[in-house]
Amino acid sequence: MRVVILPTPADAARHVTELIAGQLRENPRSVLGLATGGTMEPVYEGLIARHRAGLSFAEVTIFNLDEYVGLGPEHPQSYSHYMRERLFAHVDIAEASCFVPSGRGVPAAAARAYEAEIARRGPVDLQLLGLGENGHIGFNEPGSSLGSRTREKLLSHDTVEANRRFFGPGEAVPETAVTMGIATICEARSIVVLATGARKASAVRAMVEGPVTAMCPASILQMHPRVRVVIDAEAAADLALRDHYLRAEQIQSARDAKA
Ligand SMILES: N[C@@H]1[C@@H](O)[C@H](O)[C@@H](COP(=O)(O)O)O[C@@H]1O
Repeated sequence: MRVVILPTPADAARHVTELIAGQLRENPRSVLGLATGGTMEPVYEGLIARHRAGLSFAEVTIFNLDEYVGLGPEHPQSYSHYMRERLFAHVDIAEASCFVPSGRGVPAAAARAYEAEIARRGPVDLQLLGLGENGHIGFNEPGSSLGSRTREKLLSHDTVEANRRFFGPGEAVPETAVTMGIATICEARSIVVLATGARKASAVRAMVEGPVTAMCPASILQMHPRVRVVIDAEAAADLALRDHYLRAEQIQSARDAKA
């Protein structure tokens, strides 16, 4: 794992934007895996700005991690809607190359279809991940099988409660989601995790330095050969080896600059 600690959330988001832009410059036909959540919003703003400056998405394929069961793409809280509003509608990507699991219909069928689509067009070159406060990736909540494929998952009580504020009074909050599985995610050639703010500090520590355990699904990333964890100072606060990562990064970025 390469752990990159930057001063502010804006610095961390900019770093991730650059990594994605670099991936697209290197291979304009890249397959990207993308994520939702508040943490990702500045990344997508950055990518739109890069697009306006000439970065093309015309040949890119995108697979998103997850979708709430029961919400169609027109629902303002669906992840399909999120991606359209925050990225797809603002860049030159072909609609037929943007994949988000379907929240409509039979979840098991949606999950199977999604796995088949990834198998057909993948593997994912660069997978972007956020981190849940409980260590989830996608909607693989604690207790998820580390060998799981795309499937319907029950959201944890805390996740459902945290989401309630986004829904109208009396409106049902989704209790399940179709999410890429942990094994599916780990088939990406490279993975970038972005986590910022003090709320994420303990999940960051469990992901980077804790045991590999289903209690912190993100900890499986310790087994992947190409993972970069990009965090701000607050999210890094609980790391035991924080100073070591800072030193390693200084050396590595000096080497990168020379290369
Ligand atoms: N399914 C998504 C995750 O993919 C995301 O990482 C997480 C963190 O969201 P935020 O960035 O808003 O903290 O939110 C949801 O649970």
